[in-house]
Amino acid sequence: MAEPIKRVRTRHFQNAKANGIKITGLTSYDQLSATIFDEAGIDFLLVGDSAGNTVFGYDTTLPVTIDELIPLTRAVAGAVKRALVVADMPFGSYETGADEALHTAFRFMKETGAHAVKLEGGVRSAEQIRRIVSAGIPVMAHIGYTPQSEHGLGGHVIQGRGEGAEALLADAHAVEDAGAFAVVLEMVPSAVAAQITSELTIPTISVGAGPSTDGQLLVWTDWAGFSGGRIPKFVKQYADLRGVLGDAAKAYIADIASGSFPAPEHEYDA
Ligand SMILES: Nc1nc(=O)c2c([nH]1)NC[C@@H]1CN(c3ccc(C(=O)N[C@@H](CCC(=O)O)C(=O)O)cc3)CN21
Ligand SMILES: CC(C)C(=O)C(=O)O
Ligand SMILES: [Mg+2]
Repeated sequence: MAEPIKRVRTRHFQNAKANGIKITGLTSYDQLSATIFDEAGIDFLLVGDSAGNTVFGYDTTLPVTIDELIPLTRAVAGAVKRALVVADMPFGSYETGADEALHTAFRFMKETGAHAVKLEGGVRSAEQIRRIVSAGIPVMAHIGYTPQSEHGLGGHVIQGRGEGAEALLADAHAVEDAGAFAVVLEMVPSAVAAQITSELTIPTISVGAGPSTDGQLLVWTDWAGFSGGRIPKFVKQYADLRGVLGDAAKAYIADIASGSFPAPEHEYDA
């Protein structure tokens, strides 16, 4: 997206697609990382319910609550000057209907300063998206592999393969028709993502959906080599924060043991 934009708005997402300029996104859960990514020129920051994995140490995103995400989202929204901040609506906060979904969206908009909300599901979430959009709140949709339905989907399964492509296309059109300003495609074959991208007028954002979408998004702790354990195949690691911080901790421990920290320059005179 063009650098001179003062503050990224949903119309810039639309312009980027029209002009073939890629949209860039990362997750963020705190003000320090948000400031760094914003100053680097990232277009949007998602305060994902992936905080369940990355911040809180849960095995899945299912236990994450609105009350856990609100302070994280407030920290990110308060830190950025340019990036558009998207609040991820957690499992159990929108599925029962459009009223519940709008109520949750209001909480995020009023209590955090986020600029948009995100929720999972295509056809099944279309009424929720429509209602939130009708209240003036931009919605980022999320289809394909939807982590909040991990157990219903039977694990981390690629969506839209073979016969599944038709249902995925129906989901994509449903969220566009409902008024979403963009749609995340997670773990979808690249060719299907390319077809969806060409059929839709709203931008598509890939998380493991290949290079042909209008934008890309990754979980920042995976991307920076900060997450432990198994990293999804679709992630490219751009740094080795675990290595850097582990080495720093070992050096600190050794310096304290040897007496070389604190040194005179770290001390106060009487
Ligand atoms: N740290 C983190 N990164 C993510 O990308 C992420 C989250 N958390 N939490 C919410 C969802 C869950 N997602 C995930 C989680 C695991 C796989 C994974 O392990 N994929 C394997 C193949 C499937 C399997 O064998 O389980 C892979 O190698 O890509 C993929 C996406 C994506 N999101
Ligand atoms: C993986 C992205 C799309 C997400 O929903 C999250 O970080 O919670
Ligand atoms: Mg999420």
